[in-house]
Amino acid sequence: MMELHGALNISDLYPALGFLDLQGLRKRTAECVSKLRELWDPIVFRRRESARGTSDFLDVLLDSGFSDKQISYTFVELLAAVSDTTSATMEWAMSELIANPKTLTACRQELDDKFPKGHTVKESDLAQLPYLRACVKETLRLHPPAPLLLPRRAAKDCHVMGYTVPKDAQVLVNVWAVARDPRYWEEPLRFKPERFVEGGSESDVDYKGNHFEYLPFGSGRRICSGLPMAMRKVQLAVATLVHGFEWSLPAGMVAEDLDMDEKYGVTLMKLNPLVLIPTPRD
Ligand code: HEM
Repeated sequence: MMELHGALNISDLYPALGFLDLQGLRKRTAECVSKLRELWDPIVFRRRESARGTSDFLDVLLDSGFSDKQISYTFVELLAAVSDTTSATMEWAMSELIANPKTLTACRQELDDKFPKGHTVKESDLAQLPYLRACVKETLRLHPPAPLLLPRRAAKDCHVMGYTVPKDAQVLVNVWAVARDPRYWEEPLRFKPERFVEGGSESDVDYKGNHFEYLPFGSGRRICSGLPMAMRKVQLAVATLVHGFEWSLPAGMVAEDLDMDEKYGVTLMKLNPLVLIPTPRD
């Protein structure tokens, strides 16, 4: 479904042809959505029928009066928003750590200094891991999973930096390019988590939409509503992978062979998936 969302769509260039669905994108997306709905519609239906206390997100939606259809489409949205963004960030983070062995060592050292081997890293441990958090931040700078955010539409004619943006024009914000702009970043193409730790050149820059040179989650009213959960999930996963395992590349490969090529699409995925061999550390 994400590939269909990101496909080059002729109707974006010639909106008048949109109703023809020339590439069959709308039809194929509808097929994906109906397959997804087959998965969770019965669960929603059963939950509505059963007695329940408010305990999870579905209960909250049901108790708040949402219809089955509204709930189902909310889940489609959420699945699209959650899955590729978080998995792409984890894959890019591990790729950067493997490509930068000294950074991986420093990240692991921080974990080893705080926790014994065999310790299962918990969410509450993350506060003690500033370097690991900086590694995830730096990953999101170089590889923002939504490089053009979500499209905006100009509500009225406006003038920005000498350009006229006509009313109703679709506007894309290239946060990928901004986060690599040498006017705002020292050594912009280097994976350098140190920039984000205390005393680093960009230690005061955060991802909450206030620093326009760094907007991996967007900004303003439509900023990613899953931001706190996304950061916790990704940090926890990377911490667990780094603390629990030694990682090696498949036979014959060295860190320098690892490519950082990107694949065109709505989510910024690696062109060639990362393949690593884990060895448990204890
Ligand atoms: C590293 C992981 C993630 C990244 C980088 C990310 C990034 C983004 C970005 C850039 C947007 C568009 C914001 C804009 O255009 O200003 C967005 C929207 C959204 N995200 Fe995330 N996201 C991530 C994970 C998640 C998760 C885990 C959830 C849900 C739990 C989520 C839920 C949403 C929703 C619902 C929207 C639409 C918000 C709206 O239009 O009002 N995201 N996300």
